[in-house]
Amino acid sequence: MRSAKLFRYQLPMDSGVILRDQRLITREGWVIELCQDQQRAYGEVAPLPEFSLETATEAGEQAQQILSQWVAGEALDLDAAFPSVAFGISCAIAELAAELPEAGNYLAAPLCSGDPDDLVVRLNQMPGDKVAKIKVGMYEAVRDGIVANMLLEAIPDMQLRLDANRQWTPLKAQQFAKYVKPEHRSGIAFLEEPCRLPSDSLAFAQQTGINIAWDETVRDAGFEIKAEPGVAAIIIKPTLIGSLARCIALIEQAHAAGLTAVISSSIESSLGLNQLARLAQWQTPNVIPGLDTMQLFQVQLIQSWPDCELPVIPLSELDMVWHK
Ligand SMILES: O=C(O)CCC(=O)C1=CC=C[C@@H](O)[C@@H]1C(=O)O
Ligand SMILES: [Mg+2]
Repeated sequence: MRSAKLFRYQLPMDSGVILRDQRLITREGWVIELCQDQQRAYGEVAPLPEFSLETATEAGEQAQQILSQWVAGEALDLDAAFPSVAFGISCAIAELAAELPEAGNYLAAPLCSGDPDDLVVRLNQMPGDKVAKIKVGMYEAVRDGIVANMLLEAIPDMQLRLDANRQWTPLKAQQFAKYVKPEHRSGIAFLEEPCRLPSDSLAFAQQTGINIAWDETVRDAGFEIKAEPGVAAIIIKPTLIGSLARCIALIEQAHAAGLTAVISSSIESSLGLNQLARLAQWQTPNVIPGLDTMQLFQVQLIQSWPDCELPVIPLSELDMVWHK
């Protein structure tokens, strides 16, 4: 016996969360509940505005169709579904089948988009490998270079991840690199997407010796994973990629090409973020995932994130919009 429910959520965000050109005031999405033989499992469907091609409404409608098929015991074609829907439904199905192991990797690379002094304090308190992530490309490229160089000098055993989100022209990327001393460049684990064009990012990596990672490029039509000089990693944001099976296939291809695969958030609620931490521990066990995004919310959903003090909204407070 199978049944399914769909709940809608709207969560208030911390002030000042900017996605590309838009302020994200509330995070909208869906919680799916699957029930089979007295077992219950959950998944989150949450297209990210400015990143996902589908809207929350479209994702909710498609989720209902696919959940109806699941209840009827029909075969599902998750490869044809919106990525956010495929990811949420495949997670819930994996939960039901106890395929997604419980243990999660909750070690976050602290994310800094403001004061680098804060980051030095957090890193000095961090056990084990010191990994941090800074958003660059928002202010002057020269300032970014000075900050990165300062951090690499202050904490020599640190592995720094940087994310430019394709903000730099090749010239600006060079201005950044100029301020990072050559002897510190290997402390940069990777710089995500320095330039608008992937070919410019690749040339930058090869000219400067600063490794890059693909994030946006992974979602470009025709993208293929291959070993290339200067490319260290690919960033996998499952809500933007698709089903668990599709994410795992990408991770396996990355590993076969000698690349690091980093599971990263698309600003899911604490419910989806916990599943991402478990996927990370399962499929990329020695890599710190990019999941330091709970701080962007004002509340948590259903399940809390370790050490997060924000209030938790229970399932009983959400509106159930559909069931079968
Ligand atoms: O990758 C991480 O460490 C955290 C997630 C993260 O940085 C992002 C998630 C979703 C959208 C973006 O604003 C942003 C990114 O720039 O990659
Ligand atoms: Mg990015």
